[in-house]
This record gives sequence, structure tokens and C-alpha cells, in this order.
Amino acid sequence: MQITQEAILKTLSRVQDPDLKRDLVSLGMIQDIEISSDVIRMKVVLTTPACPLKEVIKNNCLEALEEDFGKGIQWDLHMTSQVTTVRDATPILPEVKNIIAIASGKGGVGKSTTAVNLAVALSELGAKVGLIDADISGPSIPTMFNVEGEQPAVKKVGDKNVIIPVTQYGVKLMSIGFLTPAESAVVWRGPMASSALRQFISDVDWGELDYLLIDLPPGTSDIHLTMVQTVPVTGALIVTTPQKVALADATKGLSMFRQPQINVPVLGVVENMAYFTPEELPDNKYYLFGKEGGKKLAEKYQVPFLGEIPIVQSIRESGDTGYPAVLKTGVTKNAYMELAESLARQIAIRNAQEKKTEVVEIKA
Ligand SMILES: Nc1ncnc2c1ncn2[C@@H]1O[C@H](COP(=O)(O)OP(=O)(O)OP(=O)(O)O)[C@@H](O)[C@H]1O
Repeated sequence: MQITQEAILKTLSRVQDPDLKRDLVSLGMIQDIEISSDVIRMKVVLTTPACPLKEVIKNNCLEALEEDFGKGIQWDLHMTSQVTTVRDATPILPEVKNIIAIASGKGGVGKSTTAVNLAVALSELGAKVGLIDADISGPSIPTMFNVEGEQPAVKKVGDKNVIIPVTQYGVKLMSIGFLTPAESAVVWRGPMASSALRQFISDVDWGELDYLLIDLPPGTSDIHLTMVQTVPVTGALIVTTPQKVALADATKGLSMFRQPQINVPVLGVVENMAYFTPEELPDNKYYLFGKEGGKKLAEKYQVPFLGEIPIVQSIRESGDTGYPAVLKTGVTKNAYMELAESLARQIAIRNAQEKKTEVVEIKA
């Protein structure tokens, strides 16, 4: 068969993205085909740099091309990515593609730890990432990133002052902890906390981001409502531990996002502290809080189960010293990297299959 752009596209229209269940050509993933006498180059544009199926897709393309055009041709497939979005260009966060809420029902289940390690993992995988610490009365992000005491700069854009986020480990950060001394016990009234979150969303110079994660306070609160009233949230990740009391609260959290008037897609459930493992013996697993509670919750509510994070001493130490566990090697790094890939994958699936989220309007 003669090798033309049309012929190549026809061949590759047989190859499907395994997650999106559509062919690569109609998804616009095959770009910039260059045919020369010794090599044929093209870009394969994936939906996220964190795509765990990169190799599978590449091999499927090469197989189809060889099948149609025979062996002996040198194909150069440049696997690249452009994170997808369903957001419109709005005045609020126009360059932010996906806004992801990290929520839990119960306090202390490791929501902030998960948010921190996910943000760093996504950045390590090549995405542009921001993280808002929306836990206004108990901010922990500055400590977990070892940036306590940092003060974000302010710059003037037109007649408006905008805050420059603090950047650490490749992630842009904003937290009330940067604006109030850590030891001062600020009692935030609901409206003040809500206005702080609104400011973090609209008065911070976030620039271009693939993923902006919002680490919410536990439970369901005014802050949750403020978030969904201020920006359209792409989806929510629910963090839980396996024991019954945590699962009952996680169910409430999950149901809140699903209420018809809120209607934020739940991207999945992650089970933190799923089992204890000594780092030097990662095959030894002790199910201190019961087994597979998060998984069963995900099954019951028909949302994806995105993975298990074990209890490991170094995860706690990493939080306290401000050097996220995902930056170290070993069992914890792998767990968080896999979780980041699963989350990015669910965001791409959600963007391909579901409508954009609308900002919630509360009628008086
Ligand atoms: N997988 C884990 N292994 C070991 N320790 C963990 C793990 N996950 C979280 N922790 C530790 O548990 C404690 C609570 O975690 P974290 O602050 O992330 O919880 P949270 O759900 O965000 O809490 P809050 O309700 O205050 O928002 C911290 O000391 C943290 O280091």
C-alpha cells in the first residue's frame, strides 16, 4: 500500500484509546505526520502526561501500521500529551484545565497527605499542578511542603493586586497558613473562611495549570458550598480509611457531590491506611482497620476504585518533615505514582464522556 497521510490515518483509525473506547484519529490524537524516504514521523497526543497506557497505545499503533504497510519501515511515534478540559474560557481561572476536589467524610483519614503526594506525583509525571489548602482552620500544606513561614508575593495586574502562589517541588501552592502565623489560633467564622477560599481561587495568579487540586476540610461544610458556587469543579476524589465509621462518613461526602443541585462527578475513591506494612518487608500486610472497605464503598456507589495506600511510617515522617513520600523511592512512591496515573486517567474519561460541570447557583 502506498504510504500517504490519508492511508496512515485510515490505518490508525482502527486503533482505539482503551479508556475512551474511541479511535485515535477521531479523538484528534494523531498529529503532524511527516513522510520522508527513511523515516515516518508523527505525534500521538495523549490526554494526560500521566497516561499509564502510553506503551500499550504505542504498540497498538505500530502493530496496525506494520500490518498494513509491512515490516522494514521506520516509524517514529513521538508520544506526547495535552491534558483535556471541559471548562469554558471564563474570567475565573481561564487557564486552568481541571479543578479537582479532594474530600473526605471523617477528619484525620489522610486527605491532606494524599492531596500533597498526588500533586507532587502529577507534577513529577509532567503535568502543571496547583494545590489550594482549603482547610482554612487547620492548614497543613505549608508544613507538608516545608514552606512554613513563606510569604507569597503580591503583584499589580491592571488595578488589581494578585497573589503569586508559593512554588515547591514543582507545585504552585496557596494556603491560609502563608497569611497567618502558624501558632496563632485564628477562629474563622464561616463567611470569613468562605471569602478566603474565594480569594484563593480568584485573586491568585495560578497561570496555566493542567490540574488544580483543592484540599477540602473534612465533612461537608460552607467551604464545600463556596467552592462549587465559585468554580465549576471537574470532579471529586474521596479519601477514606477502611473502618466502618470512616466509610459511613465517606458515604455522606460522596453523596453530597452527587446531589442533583451540586452534581459534581465523583472520579473515584482511594483507600488510605489500607493496611500496615513495614517498609523493609512490603509483602507483609496487616489489615489493622479491616480489609477492602474503600473498595466495597466504590462498588456500592459504582464509582472507580483508584487504589490503596498503606500505612507506612515514612509517610507520616515525610508529612512532618515536609518532604513528600512520593519523592522517595520504594513502596510509597509506587503507590502514589499509580494513584496519580489512575486519577489522571479518570479525569480524561470524565472529560470525554460527561458534560461540563455548572457552577452551583443557590436560589434564595
Ligand atoms: N498512609 C499513611 N501512612 C502513615 N501515616 C499517614 C498516612 N496517611 C496519613 N498519615 C498521617 O496521619 C495524620 C493525618 O493525616 P492528614 O493530616 O493528611 O489527614 P487529613 O484527613 O487531611 O486530616 P484533617 O481532618 O485534619 O484535614 C498525619 O500525621 C499523617 O502524616
